[in-house]
Amino acid sequence: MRIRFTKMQGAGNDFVVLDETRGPLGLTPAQYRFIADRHFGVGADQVLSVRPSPGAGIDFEYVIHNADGGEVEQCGNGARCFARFVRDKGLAPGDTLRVKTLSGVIEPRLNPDGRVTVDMGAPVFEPAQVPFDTAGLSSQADGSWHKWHLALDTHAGSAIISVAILSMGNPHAVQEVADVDTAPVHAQGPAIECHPRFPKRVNAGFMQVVDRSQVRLRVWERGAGETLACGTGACAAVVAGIRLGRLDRKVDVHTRGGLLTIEWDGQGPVFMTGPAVTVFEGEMEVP
Ligand SMILES: N[C@@H](CCC[C@H](N)C(=O)O)C(=O)O
Repeated sequence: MRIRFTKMQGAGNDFVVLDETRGPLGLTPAQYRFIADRHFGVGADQVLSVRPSPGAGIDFEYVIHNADGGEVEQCGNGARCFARFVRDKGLAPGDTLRVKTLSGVIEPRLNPDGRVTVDMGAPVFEPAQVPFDTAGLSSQADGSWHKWHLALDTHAGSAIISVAILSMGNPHAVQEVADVDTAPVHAQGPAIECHPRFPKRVNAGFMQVVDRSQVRLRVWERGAGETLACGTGACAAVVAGIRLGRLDRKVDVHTRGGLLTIEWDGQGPVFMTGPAVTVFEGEMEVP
């Protein structure tokens, strides 16, 4: 099958975007994996599909596949690229959108400076909804919240880590580290991602608090490995930092691929602002 695609990136988290507004391409998980492959395909952390409105009051449906071919609920950096894509292709008339994802409706808005702000919805803390199995697990109170103690077996040995667990539509485990440059992202990331306490696996964040309005962040993403930035990971880290009493309500998140600004008032939706850039367009043969 021959398909047209657009390559995009948001803070270095990169995407292949497919226009399926005139009909589904009907790709299989193996074909998503092929497209995302950096040697045989185009290369991407996620493949994003733009589908027509599924109902009244919704502009589009946004479907997300990780590089491993699995469909997932949410992708923050992708949401900004999605908004830029539908605007640049003339598919959307205005600057604000309502977009259906697997985990609910999000609302991206194009700003005059070219960045995109997304209302990502409210975080979810109920462990069963993350989903996260807490049976018999110990936790430690911290700020107005608590962290869970997780036992990990990694190729570098075993460890007990303390993590804040929440969902931004997709599951996140966030731990605080002294220095993201030396954090054990590749040693612990795969073990956290596939920890048996997370039946749908999890995204693993490593956050260094610089001060009350700035953090540095690396994320080992479920189904993609370490990416240069993770939008939902940035939202999850800031929400965790606010609930643990370390951060103010507006925080600059410095990732390896760029800057994301996250705002949360402590109870409502989380707002994420950052870049969304088209890199190139092309056509490829997908076996
Ligand atoms: N890069 C994304 C998150 C993509 C999905 C994630 N890997 C998952 O499996 O939940 C972002 O910017 O949020």
